[in-house]
Amino acid sequence: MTKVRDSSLDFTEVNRTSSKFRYSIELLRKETDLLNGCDRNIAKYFFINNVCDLEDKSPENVAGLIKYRFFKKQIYTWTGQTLIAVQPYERNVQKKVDKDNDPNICSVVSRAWFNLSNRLGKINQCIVISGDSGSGKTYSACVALKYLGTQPQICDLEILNNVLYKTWSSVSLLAAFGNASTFHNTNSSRFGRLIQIQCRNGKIVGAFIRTFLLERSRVSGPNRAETNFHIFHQALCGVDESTLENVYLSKKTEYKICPKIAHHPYCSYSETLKAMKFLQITQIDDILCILSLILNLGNIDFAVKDEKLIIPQDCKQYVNFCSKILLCNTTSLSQLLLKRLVAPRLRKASLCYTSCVNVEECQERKNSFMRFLYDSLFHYLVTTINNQIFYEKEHDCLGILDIYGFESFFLNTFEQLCINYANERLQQYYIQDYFKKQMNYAYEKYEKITKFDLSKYNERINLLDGSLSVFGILNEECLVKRYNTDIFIGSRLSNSLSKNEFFIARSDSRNTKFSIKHYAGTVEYDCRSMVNKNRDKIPEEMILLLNETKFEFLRQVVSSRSEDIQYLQGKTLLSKFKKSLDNLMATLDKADVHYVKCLKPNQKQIGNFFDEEYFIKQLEYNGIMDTLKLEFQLYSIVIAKNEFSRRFGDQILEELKYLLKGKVYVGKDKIYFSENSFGLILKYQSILMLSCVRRIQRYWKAKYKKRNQAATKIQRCFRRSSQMNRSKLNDTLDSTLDGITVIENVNFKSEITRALEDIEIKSKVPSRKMFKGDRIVSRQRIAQVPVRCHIKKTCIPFSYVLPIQETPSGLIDIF
Ligand SMILES: Nc1ncnc2c1ncn2[C@@H]1O[C@H](COP(=O)(O)OP(=O)(O)OP(=O)(O)O)[C@@H](O)[C@H]1O
Repeated sequence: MTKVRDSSLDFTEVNRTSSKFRYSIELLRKETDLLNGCDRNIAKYFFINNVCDLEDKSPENVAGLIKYRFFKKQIYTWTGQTLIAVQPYERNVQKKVDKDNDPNICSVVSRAWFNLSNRLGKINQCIVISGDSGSGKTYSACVALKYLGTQPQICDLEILNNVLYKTWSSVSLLAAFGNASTFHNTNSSRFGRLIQIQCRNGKIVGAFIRTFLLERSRVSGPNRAETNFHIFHQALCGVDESTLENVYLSKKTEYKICPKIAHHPYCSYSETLKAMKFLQITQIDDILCILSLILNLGNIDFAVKDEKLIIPQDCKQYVNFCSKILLCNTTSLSQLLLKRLVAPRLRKASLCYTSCVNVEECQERKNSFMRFLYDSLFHYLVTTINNQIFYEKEHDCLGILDIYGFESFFLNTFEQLCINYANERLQQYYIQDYFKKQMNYAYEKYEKITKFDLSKYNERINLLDGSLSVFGILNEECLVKRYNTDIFIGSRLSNSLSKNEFFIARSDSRNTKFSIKHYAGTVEYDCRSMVNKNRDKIPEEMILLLNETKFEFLRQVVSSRSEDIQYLQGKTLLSKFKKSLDNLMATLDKADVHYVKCLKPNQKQIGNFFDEEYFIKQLEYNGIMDTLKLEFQLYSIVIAKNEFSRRFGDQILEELKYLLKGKVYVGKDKIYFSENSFGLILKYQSILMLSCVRRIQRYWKAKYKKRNQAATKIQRCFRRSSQMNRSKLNDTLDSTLDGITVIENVNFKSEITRALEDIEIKSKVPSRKMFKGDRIVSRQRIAQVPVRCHIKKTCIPFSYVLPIQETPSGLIDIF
């Protein structure tokens, strides 16, 4: 045992934990120096990069290992096959990957790609990146994408230029249009995204981006201390004044939906412009016009004068700007904002308008118009990107899912309800996935089973989207079209759901707030405007205006969504959102899922600080402690038995019995492998195949060589035959045919001797044409002389066999 003087480390622990302890003393000292301020009893964490290798798997010890690695600037750690990524709050941390199986995003991508190209497991593979807002999900997704581009064996230059570079550019373009600054993250994604990389024969052929529910309510004004989508700030800061003037904007004007902030960290308009140009989006001025339309609409207010709803004088200029952009007259735009269409489904000739009820209704109509415009623009951009990177046909896919993280703010409204619901569904999927694996193991009689509870996850989802649920009540209030106040909604929710253990009702009956105990903590929601936001209805007269506008690009943008509009009108936002998440879950069901859990080291968002208590809370609510019980028992590769014997044969497991001992589990229908053991099988198979190929090649080469040699020698003999006497020829034959006498059961020497006898006889009969060039092309049967052989440059198969039938005139060959 190694003894180290002057060290406070407990080396007995080191030796017990890891038998591989071969670290030099100097290196050990260096390691300990790195751990300033850490627990000194960390020796047990040396060499460990997988939580499952810890003897003590208590939350404290798991957090201890991750903390140890965090201070060593190793932000990634395995938990079985799940990767934990800790947000470093620093730049340039752990870029290098040392070994293949080092915990890293790249290892997860490699594993997924390996399964995809070797057709292991399900048809598709998906990397699900989850975690709280600001924990580094989008960053990890970008690392995964970039890694794919650095692998020349799966991505050639053309694909790199036409697909992957464009997909990367799309990330920064969509970040400009879909990200905003929030309390938790200055670059928070306000939409969910699934990037599907299409694969054929182990190579990338295309990609497709699916987006989920953009938080479009942000367009009509962000919450306090937050910003609107980056693109508004970028346009107002980055575009020059004269271009802005052309689209009716000005840097000096205060835009209500986009309050000025001293320093915006994501204000690089030039980056967005570059991405647009690369993605061949050339209508930059038109896009600016739509942004201007939204910004100017945001500045229009409403008031009541002489019991009539009006647009105040100081807002008239914004109406003017908007009508110029829409290429319609000011009066019809004002009418559109102040009056609503009655019986909209009737023909245009009988359109009848009535004044809105109050200022709030006008505001709501205007907001829904702005949201619709922005949402359409966002989807237009996504469609344009997809048109460029999509490979037409159906293909196996590697998906990378980056969805907005769990959020809890001071004021949480409809959007946070949707975002947290999406995270709740993903968390449920994660646990359910493990549950399914466990059930599968139980069926396969895999004995080391640990039970964990799934019911609480299902109950929470039921509270949100079940038959009697928050979504159910909010949807009902949209559909019954009765007058409802926020207080009424609040009390309805409280009365109906207070018995649910995950719902906390407010005792005050005039309160609009309620709380839900989510998997990641309790969040208090305010039901203000929830019904209106859920209704998500764009007035039909507004769609009419947009469909008929002379602003062609806008018409194009809106028409690209016309199918969606027809399908979605009348459906509430929550039901649409639920549907899109159901579709996402169905997509995940078709794939083998690889999980990356992004966690934060502290809530203060500062580097070099690890709050253990907060971290343990995250480990628990993310389900990592629950699934850890099963993770260390899991085999990463599962193949059906018949598929395995089809691909590898039945003997391979027997042949590698000693090498695979304890690393493979053969169940009833399936065989379970660890990554290493499967690698061993692949290696063995390729060596086996190579040796078989060599043997076959060797056999054929030898066979052809002998045939060629024989044929050449026979011909040589024949050419000389006319000049040689018989005895000399026999000697030559003896020497030349030595060693190649038997090929395909033909005794060449005797055959040739017989043939020569024939020729000798033949030479005595009147001569016939026997040779053409260097070969015998034909011969005619001579009476009583049996045909013994036909000889060409190469041996004629079965030429030594006599014909079964003989015609009276003998056999005639072609001359
Ligand atoms: N490993 C890392 N190294 C360096 N910077 C990182 C790393 N992970 C995250 N960051 C930075 O942290 C910030 C937040 O990360 P990111 O936007 O990826 O979080 P997110 O989980 O996607 O948040 P949201 O759910 O709000 O969209 C970004 O500025 C990102 O550059």
